[in-house]
Amino acid sequence: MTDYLPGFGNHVSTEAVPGALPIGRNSPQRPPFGLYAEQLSGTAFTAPRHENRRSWLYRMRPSAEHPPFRRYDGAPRFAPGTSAEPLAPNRLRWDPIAAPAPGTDLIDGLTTMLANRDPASLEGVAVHVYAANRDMVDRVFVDTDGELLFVPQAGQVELLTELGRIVIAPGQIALVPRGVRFRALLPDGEARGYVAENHGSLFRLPDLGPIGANGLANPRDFETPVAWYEDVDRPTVLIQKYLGALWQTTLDHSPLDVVAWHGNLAPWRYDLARFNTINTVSFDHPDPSIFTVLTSPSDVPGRANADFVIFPPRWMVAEGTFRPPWFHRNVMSEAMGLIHGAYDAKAEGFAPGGLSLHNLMSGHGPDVASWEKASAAALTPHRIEGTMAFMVESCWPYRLTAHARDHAQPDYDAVWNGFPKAELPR
Ligand SMILES: O=C(O)Cc1cc(O)ccc1O
Ligand SMILES: [Fe+2]
Repeated sequence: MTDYLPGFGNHVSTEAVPGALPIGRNSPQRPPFGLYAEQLSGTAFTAPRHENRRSWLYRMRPSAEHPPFRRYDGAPRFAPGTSAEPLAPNRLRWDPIAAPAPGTDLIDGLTTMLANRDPASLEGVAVHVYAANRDMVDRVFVDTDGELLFVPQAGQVELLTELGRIVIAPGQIALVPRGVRFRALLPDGEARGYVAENHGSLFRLPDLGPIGANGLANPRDFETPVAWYEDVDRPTVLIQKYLGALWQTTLDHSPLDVVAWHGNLAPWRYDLARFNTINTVSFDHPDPSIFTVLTSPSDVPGRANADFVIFPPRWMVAEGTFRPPWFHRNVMSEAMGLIHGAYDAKAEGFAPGGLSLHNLMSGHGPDVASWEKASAAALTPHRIEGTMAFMVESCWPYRLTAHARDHAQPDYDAVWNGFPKAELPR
């Protein structure tokens, strides 16, 4: 059983052992039970109060106590860096990755597909996919390059984190903040999905503007786990992603030993079915920003370092309108995944677990089959059912890893072949 506290970015106080959480100060001379107080900062100390995120952890041993790190050479397709070759301005799409070898845990089962910026610049986002079939046992992972947004596509994932336990199934998402250590269990024996790794400013809920005080992802639907710890004195391998490379060290204990914590930097989960989808009730197809679940702003107002956007089940009622996504060229770069069902702009070839990339200014939109169908459709109210696609849209053009470069579908461009030419009056 796991317990959760509702709300996004709330100041939480939680203890797994009564009396473990100091009252009235963060760093008492001697914390209860000989616990060690540690501050985990997600923003600069001096960030404005409304953006400031940090938590105080009360743990059985200080994180500072660890042997030196050396390179980790497992996870062959995780964080290999992107190809230095010039990137052709092609639209790209990928099928789901192949089944993992037996004994592959979630970390070794990660394949980095797309990334932009250098994590050391504290900007950009990477898109990974995973396919795994083994629990992490005596192995713990920490990403110091960014927060991790998990988007399961098949199979549940249980994240045992320093700040509590989270279980997610396809249709739910979870976030693990930068620097929070965790191990992943696979309650169904195997799992597949996506991970967006955000190197930039922390994901937050978007401003709602004229929508008002409610709508889209509502804060109370985010769930933060209560404190939980494991008291394990066995060698535990700690794998760390740091400045784009993987490192490892071996501790003589599990670092998931935080008995109590308080603060507003914490993991959470969210059920995408709770998303309050807003769209036109008159005409035209609104920009997909109307579907933003989370945004990581860049330094330029309105231009996201990364937006996490979903395409959920919804009613389509627009009158006199071509209802699917329009043809467009975008200064933002669009990476898309599919959790289940079919996406309304692509008749075939975009499979659940697959990925597509429509980078900076590349012309895209409905494929010929989707365009033909939607151009002829009766415009009665129609419900798009049984589907959940998502987009990680970034102002920084994505670059490909060697794996992504070598495994793209061979002829994606052909989905836009054969549009009839417009006939002008003579
Ligand atoms: O390209 C895509 O499929 C994503 C997308 C969806 C939409 O409804 C409008 C614009 C857009 O980029
Ligand atoms: Fe698009």
